[in-house]
Amino acid sequence: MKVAIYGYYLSVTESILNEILSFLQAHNVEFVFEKKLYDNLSDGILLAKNAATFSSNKDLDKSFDLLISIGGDGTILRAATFVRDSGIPILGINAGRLGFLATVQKENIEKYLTLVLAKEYTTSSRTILNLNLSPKKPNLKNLNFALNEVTINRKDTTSMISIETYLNGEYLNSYWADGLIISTPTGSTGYSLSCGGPVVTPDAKVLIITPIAPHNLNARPLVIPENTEVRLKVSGREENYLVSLDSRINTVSNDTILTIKKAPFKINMIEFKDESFLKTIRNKLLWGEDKRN
Ligand SMILES: NC(=O)c1ccc[n+]([C@@H]2O[C@H](COP(=O)([O-])OP(=O)(O)OC[C@H]3O[C@@H](n4cnc5c(N)ncnc54)[C@H](O)[C@@H]3O)[C@@H](O)[C@H]2O)c1
Ligand SMILES: Nc1ncnc2c1ncn2[C@@H]1O[C@H](COP(=O)(O)OP(=O)(O)OP(=O)(O)O)[C@@H](O)[C@H]1O
Repeated sequence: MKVAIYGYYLSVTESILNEILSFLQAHNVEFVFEKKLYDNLSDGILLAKNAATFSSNKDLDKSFDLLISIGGDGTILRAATFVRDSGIPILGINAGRLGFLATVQKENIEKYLTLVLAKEYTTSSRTILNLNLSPKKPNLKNLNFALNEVTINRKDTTSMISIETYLNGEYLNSYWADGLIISTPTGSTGYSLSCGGPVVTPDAKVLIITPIAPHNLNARPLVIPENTEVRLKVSGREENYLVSLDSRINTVSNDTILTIKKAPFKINMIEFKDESFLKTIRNKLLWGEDKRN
């Protein structure tokens, strides 16, 4: 078995890295580090010495069985940019706070890595969004996809923006708002949820359009089929606005047309029988905290 290892915040990653590496080495699993992480590791991580490294998605070929992401949800979103359309499943080990997407808690590393070696897991294929800009923006070319959501936000102003929205070419609405979120089912429990969007199970074949603080009082989150093409045109007092893909932000000018569509690939997340999505909602969104349950 061959495993790619990724972490973004060094101290968070190192707090559990020795335990993970000891397990992998004891079971003869080959591990390869993301290069920036590897270069910054402290001397205390002895097992990492002389390990191989990868620098981009191009280095992760079919010989890899999985990528271990060490951190919280933000780290998984970054990990997705290494995996891209390779199909290599991501195992999230939560050394952060909420870790909604990171199924393995740091207290249970050995238990779940044992299940991984025994192949006692399933993969949950997550819908991904693609963003196209017209006119094109060269620095977006390689990272024009999102696992959680594409978000439009006002920039350098307190004024609202107007977001003219078309679904499969048909006019829907012009949202007068701080912004607009086009979310995948995975992203439904992220930013969209905070703006009143519905929670959607990861396997649902839908996208969600959620306005951010709309001043149209009757504008509500809208659930649409996942194969809908969403086209947006933004106007406002400033010449530019922000577009984010998960945690990656870009400045875009008002004359740009944005087209958001389901990507032709999915990202696979490793899941275990006893750490299901429904259990995660109860535990991490605290649905299970109702005293009457
Ligand atoms: N007001 C908000 O709720 C808000 C604002 C901006 C971004 N976000 C979310 O943060 C993500 C970027 O992450 P970051 O680490 O750079 O930002 P961050 O540091 O602000 O953390 C965002 C929080 O959202 C949680 N989160 C992220 N994705 C989630 C998901 N799919 N389900 C449940 N919880 C999730 C994380 O655990 C974290 O606690 C965005 O994709 C967006 O979904 C939320
Ligand atoms: N700038 C930072 N420097 C050092 N550590 C950080 C920084 N930002 C976050 N961390 C730590 O790293 C952990 C994981 O961060 P990450 O971005 O992966 O997750 P997150 O999106 O904050 O979500 P979660 O709520 O799941 O932790 C955080 O919980 C925090 O302890």
